[in-house]
Amino acid sequence: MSGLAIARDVAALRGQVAGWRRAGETVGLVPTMGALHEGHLTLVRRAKERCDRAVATIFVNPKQFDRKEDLESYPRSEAEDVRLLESVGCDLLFAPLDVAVIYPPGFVTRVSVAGLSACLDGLHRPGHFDGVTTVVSKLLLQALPDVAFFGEKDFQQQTIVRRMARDLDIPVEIAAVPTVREADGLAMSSRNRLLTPEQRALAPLLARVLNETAEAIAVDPTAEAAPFIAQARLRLGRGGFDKIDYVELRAADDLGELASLERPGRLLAAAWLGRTRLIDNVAVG
Ligand SMILES: Nc1ncnc2c1ncn2[C@@H]1O[C@H](COP(=O)(O)OP(=O)(O)OP(=O)(O)O)[C@@H](O)[C@H]1O
Ligand SMILES: CC(C)(CO)[C@@H](O)C(=O)[O-]
Ligand code: BAL
Repeated sequence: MSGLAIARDVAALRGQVAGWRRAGETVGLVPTMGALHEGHLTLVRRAKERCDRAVATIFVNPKQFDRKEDLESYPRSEAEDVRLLESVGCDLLFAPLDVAVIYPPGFVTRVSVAGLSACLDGLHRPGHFDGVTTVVSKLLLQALPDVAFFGEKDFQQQTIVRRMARDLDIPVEIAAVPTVREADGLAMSSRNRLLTPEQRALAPLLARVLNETAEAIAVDPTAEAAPFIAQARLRLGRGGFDKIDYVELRAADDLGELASLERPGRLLAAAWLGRTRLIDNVAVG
């Protein structure tokens, strides 16, 4: 028998989580946009390890899509998602059936984290992170879990969400989970299923180039990184990537933030195979 309950509105989500917390149980939240894979399931498993209850959310958030085509082609597979969540012991799924559950008529508020949202992915997907922080602040306040889990595959996202929770005094710990990869190194992502077989065969080059570039930079952290990055862009282009949005080295300071270019920490990239945009990042040093 399945232990997975499904909440379709905010009152049902709040009621269930508040009941658990009143009974002294801790709650972990895993926000997603569905089309679940092993990366998401790892987040749910972490939530179950750290907390008494795991709650997943599935909401394809229109506010974070800068391109209509990307929103329309975003994979959706709720029945299969429910089966996968049951298989890892998730306790509750919050999956609104209508966008108006999250954004009722008249909704005008925007949550925006300055600076961090304007670089890297934010530069190439205008408004994207404002959409993410607006919906994540709502989800955190709706569920009020003890811990919320985010994947390092979206490194900039988890950094921004942590800053937001801190700045707004949202009493939720933001936990990062390392990137889960396919056997050939490709970071798992819902968008991978949009790749043609030819593109799928090329895709692992992104992780390979990032890893090799990070190793080369780490050999001498005082050396100029620009030539290594130029070489990485060249390899991706020659390897079949159609467009490279960025390959950038950023510092990961002790807050895990993308603070400056001065100190190596994280190498991040976004590149296109046809109409599909892939992102990835690796630690340096
Ligand atoms: N390979 C992965 N390893 C660890 N966490 C992941 C991985 N893929 C996604 N996540 C995390 O799962 C959560 C939900 O992500 P999301 O639903 O956007 O899936 P996704 O696979 O990142 O899809 P896409 O990038 O195509 O939108 C985010 O916190 C994200 O960082
Ligand atoms: C955190 C999130 C669920 C907000 O819509 C989304 O950006 C995602 O899936 O990474
Ligand atoms: N995984 C981050 C959500 C997005 O690409 O819109």
